[in-house]
Amino acid sequence: MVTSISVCLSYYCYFYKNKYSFGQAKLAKLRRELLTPTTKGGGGAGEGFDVTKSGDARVGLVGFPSVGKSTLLNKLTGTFSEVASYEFTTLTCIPGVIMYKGAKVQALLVIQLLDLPGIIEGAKDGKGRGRQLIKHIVTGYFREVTWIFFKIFLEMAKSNFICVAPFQSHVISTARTCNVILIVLDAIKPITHKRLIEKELEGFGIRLNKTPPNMTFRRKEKGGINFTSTVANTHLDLDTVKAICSEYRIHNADVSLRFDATADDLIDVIEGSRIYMPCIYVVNKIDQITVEELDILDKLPHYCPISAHLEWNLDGLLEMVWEYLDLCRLYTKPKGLNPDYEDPVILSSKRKTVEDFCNQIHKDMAKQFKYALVWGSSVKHKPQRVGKEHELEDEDVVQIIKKI
Ligand SMILES: Nc1nc2c(ncn2[C@@H]2O[C@H](COP(=O)(O)OP(=O)(O)OP(=O)(O)O)[C@@H](O)[C@H]2O)c(=O)[nH]1
Ligand SMILES: [K+]
Ligand SMILES: [Mg+2]
Repeated sequence: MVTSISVCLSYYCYFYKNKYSFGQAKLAKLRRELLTPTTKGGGGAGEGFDVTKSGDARVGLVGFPSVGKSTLLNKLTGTFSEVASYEFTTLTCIPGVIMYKGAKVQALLVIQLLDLPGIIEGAKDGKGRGRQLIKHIVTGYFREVTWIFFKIFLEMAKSNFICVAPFQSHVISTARTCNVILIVLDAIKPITHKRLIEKELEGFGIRLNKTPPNMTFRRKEKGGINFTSTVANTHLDLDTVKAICSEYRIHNADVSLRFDATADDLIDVIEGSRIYMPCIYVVNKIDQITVEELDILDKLPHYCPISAHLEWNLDGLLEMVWEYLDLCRLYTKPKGLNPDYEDPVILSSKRKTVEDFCNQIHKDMAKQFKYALVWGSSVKHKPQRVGKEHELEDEDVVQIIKKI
């Protein structure tokens, strides 16, 4: 009791001492603990949230109930996920496969966000799937229940009652395995939904359409906190940096910035395990809005207006997904034969070297590697002899010459 009061007091004092949001740092910490898988784990594969990763890349659909996620998934992949006008039709993670330009892209309905007051309201009146959903949350809840969950629940309750179904770490783990996130929005619903979803994903360490902060953070044995910057800083000064570090019990470190970083950027770097993910805002049901409204949407960066039901602009969406996935198709060419254009080797990593190509084909390929011959945009000559470090480009043709 006494300890809890003193903890409260010290937090209280802390809140007043520091410029950056206390709640944010605390929530970040709690959520990091949530991301660390528990040994027991909740819900087996039977529940439909642990979907095995397959194909060359993974796209995750995220959105509020009834924005048309299942309709979109069905149209893009030809799978069947029930579509209905009531909210929370889909309660599990449904996978499908998009075949596009020779690549197999797994599309997943990963997260559905819950608007708790809405559900409770609905359940009370026996509407939609409110009752089942609450049962779903409650069973999941007791399976993995720890103090952390309670604390997160309370933090979330304060922030608009938005949380992720069904409150389990593997749902978020799944979201973190995606190569691209599609945030599905309803054109006639408030734009605040977009911000709520972004906040939710950000809270779980997922950074959308961002590059990792250009700064270095190095812990050391002694010497205190050393803060340097190559640019003018409007957000951070030595005192703020020290305060944030002490929150993580770090008293000796070199922090050097190469851009105007915020407190959040520093927290991201200290915490690590952030995932930087491309994201497309898919605005569905554009059949319900005016041409003028559509014109505005069309100009916003990372937006893709569609009508899943009427199949409007699904090609445009696929093209955009392809671009954001940034995949590389490489055609193998066996000696003396034509390149195999039917079945490309697909690389999805940031770096796409000849070595990555070898590893993708066979685990021992890199060991037997002597040199490679490459035709395509990454080289000047046709073919050009290259080593393992050579960076390949989309649609290159590669022939591996092995050591004898
Ligand atoms: N007008 C219009 N309605 C659509 C469109 N796409 C989907 N809908 C309708 O929106 C409702 C919800 O669609 P679902 O695909 O079930 O939505 P969901 O996001 O999967 O919903 P939950 O699984 O309940 O979270 C259904 O009645 C669909 O027919 C569209 O492009 N235009
Ligand atoms: K629905
Ligand atoms: Mg659905």
